[in-house]
Amino acid sequence: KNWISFSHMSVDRSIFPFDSWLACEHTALKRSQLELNDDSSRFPQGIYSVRQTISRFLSVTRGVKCFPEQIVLGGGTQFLFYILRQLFDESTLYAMENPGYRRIYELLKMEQMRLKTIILDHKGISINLLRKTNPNVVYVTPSHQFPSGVVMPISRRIQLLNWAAESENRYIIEDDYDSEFKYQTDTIPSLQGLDSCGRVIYFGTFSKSLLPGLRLSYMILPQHLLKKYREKCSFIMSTSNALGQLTVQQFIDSGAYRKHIKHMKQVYIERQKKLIKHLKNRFGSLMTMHGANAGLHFTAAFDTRRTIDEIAHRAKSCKLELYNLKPYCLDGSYLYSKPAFILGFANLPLDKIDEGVDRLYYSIYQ
Ligand SMILES: Cc1ncc(COP(=O)(O)O)c(/C=N/[C@@H](CCC(=O)O)COc2ccccc2)c1O
Repeated sequence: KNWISFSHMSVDRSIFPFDSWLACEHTALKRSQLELNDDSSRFPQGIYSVRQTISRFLSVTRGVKCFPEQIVLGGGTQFLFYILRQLFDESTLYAMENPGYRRIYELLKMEQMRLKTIILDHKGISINLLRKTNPNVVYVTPSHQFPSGVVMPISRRIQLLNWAAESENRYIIEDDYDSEFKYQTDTIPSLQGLDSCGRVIYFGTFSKSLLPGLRLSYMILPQHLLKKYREKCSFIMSTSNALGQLTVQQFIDSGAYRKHIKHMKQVYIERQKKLIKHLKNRFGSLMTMHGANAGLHFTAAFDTRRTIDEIAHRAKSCKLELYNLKPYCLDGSYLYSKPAFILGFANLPLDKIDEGVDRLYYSIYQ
């Protein structure tokens, strides 16, 4: 039998519009000889017209307010974060959500940066613990907290912005990952759009909405950090290739991007609904779910005497690709009272949901 995947780390390529992507790439190749013939040394932040398109679409979709000059394109969130880190001195204290995005945590640890983690409450990062920790830079994922799935309500966003505005050397990194897919709730405006003191550094990526292999991400610097970036880092050449940038620009400007997101939302909402229905039928009160209001995954904890490792082993033996929350508990201590898993449905076709839930039941209870 074939593998069935609950992975949160993939999109369903079968619904990616390769034909219109190819047409956009063809147009980009034909139209942009100049940019393609340059090693990007003249535009380390990425091609200007591409940044214009991105700043326009972010203002419509996320209420982000920025000039193209403030955008830096790069080959992945981690790389952009690495550049940003150069703008702060060694004494900077960083704080991250726990559970949280391990790839940024590891980057800060590797560079021996001062780093604290802060646990969540039902509205996202805990404001009380944030005040106690008193960091200079706090990294948050408000749209759909990674990996717990909590959607940060407007009230907590305002509290966060007020905290940042209270003192000079405080910044919020808003990683707006997974912001394209909202279900029950309406789109909540970005922290960046609500920020009036230039304290929010906005991160975004095309990994989820287009293709992870594209490696095209962006960060938006407040004016004074842009100035520092230009003094210190603009010798570093762009790590995102011109053809990828120009194709994305064409894909957005032609309207294909908006159409694709709409189509993905329809497909994913239908899958999520069917998956949740089958899970509830099968597991009932043995299962507690969180974070299903948005994104391409949610989490589920199960009442069972089996350990996470036993469940992981059994899942593998019945060819079920299943990730648990242990690797995202950043300080090593498991934060949950029961075995908890990430249930992604981006790569889970409707006709595999039934069998997928059966294999999950086998892994945990049979
Ligand atoms: C919080 C957060 N922020 C940003 C990113 C994206 O980084 P970028 O691709 O470098 O721009 C991820 C990717 N998270 C990774 C999963 C988490 C993990 O690493 O274990 C990859 O996630 C997906 C990629 C494509 C399709 C669906 C999911 C992030 O989890």
